[in-house]
Amino acid sequence: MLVYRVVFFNDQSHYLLWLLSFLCESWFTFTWILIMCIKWNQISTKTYPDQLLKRVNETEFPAVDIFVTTADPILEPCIITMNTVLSLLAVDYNTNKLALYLSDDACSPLTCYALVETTKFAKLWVPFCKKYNIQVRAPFRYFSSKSTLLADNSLKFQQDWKRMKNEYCDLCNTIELATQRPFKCDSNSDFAEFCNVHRSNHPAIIKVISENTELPSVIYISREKNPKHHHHYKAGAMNVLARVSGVMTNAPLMLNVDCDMHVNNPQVFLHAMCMVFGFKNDQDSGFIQFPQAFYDGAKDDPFGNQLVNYYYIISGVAALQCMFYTGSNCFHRRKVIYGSSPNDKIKTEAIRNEDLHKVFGKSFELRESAAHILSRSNRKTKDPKRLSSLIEAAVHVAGCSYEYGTQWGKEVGWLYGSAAEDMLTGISIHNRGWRSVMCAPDPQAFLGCAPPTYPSTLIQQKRWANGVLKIFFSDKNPLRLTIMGNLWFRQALAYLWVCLWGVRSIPELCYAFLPAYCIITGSHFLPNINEREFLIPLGIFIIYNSYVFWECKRLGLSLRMWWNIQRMGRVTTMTAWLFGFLNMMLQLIGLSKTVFEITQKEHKSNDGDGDGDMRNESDDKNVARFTYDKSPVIILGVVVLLVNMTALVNGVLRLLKVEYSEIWMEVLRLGLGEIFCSVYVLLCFWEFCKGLFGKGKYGIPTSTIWKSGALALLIVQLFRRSAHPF
Ligand SMILES: O=c1ccn([C@@H]2O[C@H](COP(=O)(O)OP(=O)(O)O[C@H]3O[C@H](CO)[C@@H](O)[C@H](O)[C@H]3O)[C@@H](O)[C@H]2O)c(=O)[nH]1
Ligand SMILES: [Mn+2]
Repeated sequence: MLVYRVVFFNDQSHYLLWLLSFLCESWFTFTWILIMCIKWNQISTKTYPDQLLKRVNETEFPAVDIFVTTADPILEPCIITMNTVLSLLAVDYNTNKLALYLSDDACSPLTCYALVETTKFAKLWVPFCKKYNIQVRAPFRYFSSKSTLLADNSLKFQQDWKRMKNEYCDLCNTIELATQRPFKCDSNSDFAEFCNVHRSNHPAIIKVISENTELPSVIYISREKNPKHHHHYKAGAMNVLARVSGVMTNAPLMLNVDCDMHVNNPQVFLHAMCMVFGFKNDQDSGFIQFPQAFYDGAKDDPFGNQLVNYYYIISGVAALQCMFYTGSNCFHRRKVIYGSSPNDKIKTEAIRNEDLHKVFGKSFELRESAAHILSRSNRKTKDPKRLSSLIEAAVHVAGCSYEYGTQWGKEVGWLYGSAAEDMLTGISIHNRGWRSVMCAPDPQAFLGCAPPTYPSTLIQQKRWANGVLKIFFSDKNPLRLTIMGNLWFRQALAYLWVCLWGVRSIPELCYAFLPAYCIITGSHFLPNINEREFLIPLGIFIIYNSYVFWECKRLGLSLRMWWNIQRMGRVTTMTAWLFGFLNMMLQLIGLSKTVFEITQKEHKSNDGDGDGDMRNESDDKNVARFTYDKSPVIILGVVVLLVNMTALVNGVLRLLKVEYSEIWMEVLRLGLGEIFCSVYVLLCFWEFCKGLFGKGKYGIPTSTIWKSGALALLIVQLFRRSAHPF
């Protein structure tokens, strides 16, 4: 296609049109090359926990600190977070080696209270799961499928099951009730710390909810917040978790999950250990990432947010040994997060105190524990202290000014500056020479909540496009890192592909306008059907689509899903990614700041009669329907749609004017390729088309329609003018 553009450049009357097509297609080619580089070799690693247990004594397994983050009790319903906590407490692993830290950025007494109640329930739930070897240990998932009761028909099991179910319902009710009541402030209660605090202005609150029991320790953390100090969203929360756990339990491994990502495979820790013990060198498994997968997503992925189609990309990235860190479901080595490099000499002597001071900050306890992690020399650990005696030290490191003059967020911990803190942190780890692995056991290790509505998908995609582009413009630019640092060239290309998501919106947008422009002005940007060159775009279209379809087929996806993924690929790029891109431009000139808008999570309450899997068809349809809010993100999408509609109407009117025998000639004059492209765009944006006429939340808000209409009119006029300038 590019050669065709160059060869026929001189024959064109519309140089600019030709040039624009050429530029767009060059960008698509570039993206395609990047994708090919990623997908060229693919790898999937299989782990065998049984084999591991034969070879390695369980006493050698390292301790793991588990981090769960939550930030908004409304967007992230408490019960979802609590289910995540329960599923984590119940994993198959020595409980003495586990500690669970819940970070609550909303500083909500409700979350803290729910955690206390959940821990009580866990004392029943965890033994139940282990006794009957329950597979899904998040109660809301477990009780929502009917088959579970039949799993074991012994009387004892049936009794236990009923009891457990009742207890769980009680827990749900308790939490639900507490949600409805405003928090009563009582200076004598267990939650006195929460009296009169504001979520963005309060001291650190750290509570040890449970320790030294048959359960893993459970710790609640709400870091100090102060409007004068930037809190760096999730990255900031993760760093506090890293420090507080460093002071308290200091496990060499840490697992981090989002509040909605419950454990779906209770053996996940053992699978992770296969990766820890399966390599001779720690360097090869700097971190261990489990894929992000979702439960209960709408059928056939109508919003294109279930990420199933990234499978081949992920397998390719895994083969490049730089499996991306995707923010959740990841086991990190503490020493890696602490900024070390694989070939740092193992320091036998004590690391110099001043050095640690500059890196990790003032806390004596933290420096001591960090030295322990980084040196691995002083084997003998002091007797573990009671966690509750360490609260003072923990509160110190959870303070909002603690990080000043340290390396936190710069070289140590989760890095600041991008809304995609995961990618940023990941690339810096790879740049230090660590490699990472993907582990995808069957059944899936973790399952989360895909954005349940279209607007929440937009928010998420906008953040991603913006966050990764930020990396491109930072000192962690992949090309820079491959020249100056340790990133391999192909790893850099893989990161480059992600970083440039947002940029793609511009050529895609141009390309979506091109057919409309051509139809309206009677020009052409594609060869006509009676020219031999027509085979080039036709061939590309057919080969590309069949290839993607074949990929989907291999993953067992339906035809419908293939189409949805294709369609939403275009729509997301031209709407959410465009805004991510534009926002980045504003950030570059200093008019906007990095923000992390939280994705909404939905709890489908089906705790009633366990018939959650019996959703009827009309419900399914409504779940898949597009809803709209006033956000301006979709304006340009609507404009693309309207302009192409105008063009098509224009074309049809012209066809109606000519004689029947001349119709084919007229079609050729309009250009079959252009008509086809325009129809294709229309099909991609078909949901928007429905939205124009939809009612209530299913309709695009009138103000958005007006704005888009005006813009579309302007564009059509511009098109006309440019064709007949005088
Ligand atoms: O100020 C904040 C904002 C978010 N979070 C937590 O961060 C997690 C992820 O947020 P979510 O809104 O679910 O974002 P997603 O788009 O679903 O998340 C993906 O993308 C993010 C980067 O953009 C990563 O951080 C996530 O791990 C990854 O799952 C949640 O547990 C939040 O509670 C905080 O703790 N503090
Ligand atoms: Mn999420």
